[in-house]
Amino acid sequence: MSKSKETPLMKQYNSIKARYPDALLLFRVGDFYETFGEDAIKASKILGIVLTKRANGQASHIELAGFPHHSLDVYLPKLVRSGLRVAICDQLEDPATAKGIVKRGVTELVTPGVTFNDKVLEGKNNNFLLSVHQEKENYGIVLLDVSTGEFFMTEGNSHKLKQLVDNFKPTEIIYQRKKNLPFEISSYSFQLEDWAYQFDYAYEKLTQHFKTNSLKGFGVEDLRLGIVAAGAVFSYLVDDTHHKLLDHISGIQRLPQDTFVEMDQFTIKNLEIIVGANNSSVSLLNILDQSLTHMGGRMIRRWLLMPLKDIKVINRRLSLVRYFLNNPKVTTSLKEELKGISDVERLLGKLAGERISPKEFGYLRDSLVKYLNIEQILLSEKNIDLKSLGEFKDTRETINLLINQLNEDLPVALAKGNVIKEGVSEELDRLRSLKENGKEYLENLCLKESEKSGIPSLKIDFNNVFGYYLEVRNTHKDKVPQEWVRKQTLVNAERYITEELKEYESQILGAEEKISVLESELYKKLNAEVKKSLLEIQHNTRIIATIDSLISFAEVAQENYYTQPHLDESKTIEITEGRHPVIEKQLPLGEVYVSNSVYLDDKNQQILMITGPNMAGKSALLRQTALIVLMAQIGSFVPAKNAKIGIVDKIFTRVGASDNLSKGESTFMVEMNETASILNNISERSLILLDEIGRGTSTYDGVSIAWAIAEYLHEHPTCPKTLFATHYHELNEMTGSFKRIKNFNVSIKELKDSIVFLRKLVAGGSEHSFGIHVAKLAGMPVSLTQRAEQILKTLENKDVRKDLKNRTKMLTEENMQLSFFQLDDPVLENIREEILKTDLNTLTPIEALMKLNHIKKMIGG
Ligand SMILES: Nc1ncnc2c1ncn2[C@@H]1O[C@H](COP(=O)(O)OP(=O)(O)OP(=O)(O)O)[C@@H](O)[C@H]1O
Repeated sequence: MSKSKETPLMKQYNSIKARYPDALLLFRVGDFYETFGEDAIKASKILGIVLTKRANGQASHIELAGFPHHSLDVYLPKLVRSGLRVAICDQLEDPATAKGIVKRGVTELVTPGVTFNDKVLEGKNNNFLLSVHQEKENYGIVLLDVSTGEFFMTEGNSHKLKQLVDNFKPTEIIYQRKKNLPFEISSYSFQLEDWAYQFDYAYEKLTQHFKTNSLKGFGVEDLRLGIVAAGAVFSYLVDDTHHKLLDHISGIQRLPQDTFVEMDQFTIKNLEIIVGANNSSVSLLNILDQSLTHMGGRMIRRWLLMPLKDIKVINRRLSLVRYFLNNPKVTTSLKEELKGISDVERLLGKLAGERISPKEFGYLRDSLVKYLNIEQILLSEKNIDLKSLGEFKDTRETINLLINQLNEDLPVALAKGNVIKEGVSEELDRLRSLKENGKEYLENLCLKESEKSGIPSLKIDFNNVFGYYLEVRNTHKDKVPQEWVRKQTLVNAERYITEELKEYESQILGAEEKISVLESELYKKLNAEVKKSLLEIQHNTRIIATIDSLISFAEVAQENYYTQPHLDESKTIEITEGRHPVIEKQLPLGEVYVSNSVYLDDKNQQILMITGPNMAGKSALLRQTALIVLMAQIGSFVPAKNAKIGIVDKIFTRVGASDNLSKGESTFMVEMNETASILNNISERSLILLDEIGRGTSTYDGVSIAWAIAEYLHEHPTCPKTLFATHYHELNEMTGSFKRIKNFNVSIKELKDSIVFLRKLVAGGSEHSFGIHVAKLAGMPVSLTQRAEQILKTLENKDVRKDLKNRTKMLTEENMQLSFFQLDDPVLENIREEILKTDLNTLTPIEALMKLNHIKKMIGG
């Protein structure tokens, strides 16, 4: 298609689209946003809107799909959520006055990581954009939530980068073109040109933005790579996505390498901190978050991902939780206020970008009034603990401005009018009264004309075509005075205008237009005024979010009988009667969670070797220990009678490969890889949970590896505290030679034909696994479990390790003698083959059960 055949509109479209090849372009035409070509095909699929074709010049056609401009809020989130960048191209001049084709340009580029849209954002979750800058093995990393203005910077190796990506789950990652990330990511990503990654450029961009001479005040001056990554973010926001008004990004917080407890993705998943098993919502976050504001919700989530190591800071939080628990009256009145607070952080983002709607401005005003009330409540309490919250900054002037200038009830759109209060501007008041009185005048004029002309049913009305008019029903047509000008004839009536009518009309309409112009000017001015207090409001908002989070902890503690943990610098963890905070809430009615005590230190009891039958509660015990430590280190009370926690700096958990098989991700290799990464990173304050490590391979391999790992941890100079759950009773032998390994088991009571789970952790090893018993519970056929018992007896008969060959031989002979099978010859032959080809040296108990099940199927069972 030659360019000359393009219509002028399509020519304009193509030139704009050429600048945004990676984005879906929403092209404003009149009252519609249109998409063309490939974009239209995509949009129609995602949005379920009709795809049509329109002429594109003389010879060709192009696909077209569009929606009314006022539905942008409905459709935009759907496009962004489906992982698209969306460029919004608006009309930059009034079509009514434009000469030739209307000027158009992209006013905003919305991407998964750069959006202010409430429908794309999740209230209690940050929406992070992550920017990376790599030099050799080092990475500068920044995380920015552009909707709230939170901005974090750090540096580290690829391990650190992976950890941040895993923990904060950014919705978008940006990095330099021609470079690769060191691992696969599932987030949306975008690559920027090389020039955006220069230190001097970045430094200047940042100091310009923060209006400072240096970055020293933020404590990030030495993070050269981090600064480059941050510069790239600003370049992306300002130049690529057209977000120039970013005053709400008011500072950078350094994410120090070693301030927070290190937890990898597997640990966060395995401990079900944010998301429950099988993606259910019952997670630790779910239990702990009873916050009343979105800011509080986001804070608790962040705290959970970044537990503290500084006892002073933890104790400050704990004292406040205790205060809120002990002062229910104060807490109740604070909660009353918190309930009415909107998402101020995000409202400030909109205020900075001058995109806050009148209704939202009203929410900001009402929230700030609540801030004042909260400040008053706290001031009237002379408690020393409350001091640690910090002092509120004075924003009274701004609040008064909002109260005095904005009407009580506010519309969603400024164009609807009635936003600015009476008394703010004399001119506005004058125009409003003209508009109101003018209307009254017209009503009177209608009455006067009716009397004068003797037309009783004379009506005055308005339409967009010819403005105000008088309407006369046909029966009175003959009474119409000569000077009236007829404008329209309807079936039953005629419409007229008069000179006087037109004169007042122009005054009224003029007033309306002037009102709207003046009101937007005043609104803009108000926006600019309030923006001056942005930093103060942000400061106060952090206090509010902290109060909300800690009250939430107090409420949860009260509801679930949690106690205040004691933290110290020792290397001992002593939990008395601890419980699992999530499982205890999910037990069937009538069942009570059995509490357990755990003691670990680096001198005498470093590794607990925990055995016990399947389903006894080993995993629950391991996880509850880590969760109690984690809760304590975020400043929450804990589900235990008493907890003394020597600060932990890393929590590692690994679960034997077969536990993950259903997710299709786990091989023995993965299990070993992950365990290796633990062993290479341990510290003297690490807490390690190993749940059936080694079971992804044959019994002998498994026992040997598990044994070697336990031995390695025991001999390691850091003596990391470890809970080791295993089915291999052989490991109970270790305690003889390794003095800091202690045997425990989760007890059961054996009845004649069954067992009862007591769920109590007791000292000593356990005898056997009861796997067959669990198979019975699971409803395996009786003949199968009977046979499994027989096999087990044979295998256990003597020391298997010494003459295994004989045992298996015995087993196969035994099997062939089974008279009760009464098989046809070919079936018998197949079974014989099946058994003979089985290598019992590598068969795990579960595989043995599966094999039996298979054999049972062969005989039609
Ligand atoms: N202390 C407890 N009090 C009450 N119920 C418990 C307790 N511990 C565990 N349970 C219940 O028992 C179930 C099984 O526990 P868990 O998964 O910890 O067993 P396990 O010993 O690790 O089993 P397996 O070896 O098969 O993985 C849990 O889902 C929970 O419902």
